[in-house]
Amino acid sequence: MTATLRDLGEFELIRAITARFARGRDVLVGPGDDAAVLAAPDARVVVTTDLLLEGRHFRRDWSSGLDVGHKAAAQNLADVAAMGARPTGLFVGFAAPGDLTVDWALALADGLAAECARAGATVAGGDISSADSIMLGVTALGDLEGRAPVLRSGARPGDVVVLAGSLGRAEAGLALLTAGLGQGADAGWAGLVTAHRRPRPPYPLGPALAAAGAHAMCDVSDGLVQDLGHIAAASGMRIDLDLAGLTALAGGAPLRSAAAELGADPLDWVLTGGEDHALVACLPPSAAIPGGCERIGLVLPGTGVTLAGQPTAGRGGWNHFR
Ligand SMILES: Nc1ncnc2c1ncn2[C@@H]1O[C@H](COP(=O)(O)OP(=O)(O)OP(=O)(O)O)[C@@H](O)[C@H]1O
Ligand SMILES: Cc1ncc(C[n+]2csc(CCOP(=O)(O)O)c2C)c(N)n1
Ligand SMILES: [Mg+2]
Ligand SMILES: [Mg+2]
Ligand SMILES: [Mg+2]
Repeated sequence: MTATLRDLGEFELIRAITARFARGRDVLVGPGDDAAVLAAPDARVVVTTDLLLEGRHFRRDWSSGLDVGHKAAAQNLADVAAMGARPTGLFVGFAAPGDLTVDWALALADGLAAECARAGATVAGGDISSADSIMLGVTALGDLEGRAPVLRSGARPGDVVVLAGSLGRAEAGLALLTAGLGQGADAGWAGLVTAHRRPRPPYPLGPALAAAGAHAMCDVSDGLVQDLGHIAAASGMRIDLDLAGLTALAGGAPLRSAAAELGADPLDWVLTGGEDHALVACLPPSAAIPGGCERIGLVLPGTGVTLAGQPTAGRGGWNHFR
């Protein structure tokens, strides 16, 4: 076959790769969700893994070792929370060039430790190698504490889509850095740059949304429309986003002024920006919406993600090969 990864795209590649793996008898939830659930010993443990690469996910001239540690932990701990689990432990594979300063490597460890502490977890192991650029492979575990895992496939018609955490801010910060306007930015824009460097997922709201009866949930790593598209596809549903609510999210002063400066649309950042690691969940209409969450849409029969009933085609999200 002469097709390339770019031809296939990230998500078709995942589908093709995982189709080759047998579903082990101990695997209750396998590839396809934010984290896996294994039956042994007691179906309480969720496991997830993500890579963080220099040049692809962060740049050393834009982020400190401390920032990268926070981000590497947050990216994984958010997937644990998105299953409705409480994060417990992190395992960190770390490869770096030999001329990296010890200070940078130890700041990275401090960032990992600090972000784990935010989530109530710790680093429990890892591995080290050398490489031409910095690479992190982080695995996180979590405890479902007796709750059922909240999958991407459980959304039902009439469910209310709720958001916990921020959207579009990390993307705006990245755009500011890319335009050379990120370093030494004033208070509002500095917050956006910090969102790119150190996303702050609302970890406790993962278990809270599970306890509230969430039918489906994921974190937003690649963009709201794309990630809700995974829930819509896995559930066989359509998700309709509320234009007024999302426009209000895009209307915050820092997002608006950064977008005006860069000639960007802040609503685009909210709909397609990745890496804030907010949680989005589909709750039955009778459920009490936990504090800190806001309603942003509705689950309906059909397919795909719409905005006020209109198609979102063209508003994609991050895809590693596109
Ligand atoms: N190389 C792979 N082998 C096996 N399973 C994979 C592979 N890559 C991804 N998966 C699985 O595919 C599913 C989707 O992965 P994806 O990385 O898109 O989700 P995510 O980690 O929630 O998002 P992100 O990586 O953008 O933060 C997960 O269940 C993951 O375990
Ligand atoms: C230097 C630099 N350039 C671009 C980006 C943007 N970016 C990279 S990966 C990703 C999606 C989530 O990754 P994954 O799917 O691997 O979890 C996004 C939005 C960045 N963070 N740093
Ligand atoms: Mg995820
Ligand atoms: Mg992943
Ligand atoms: Mg991704």
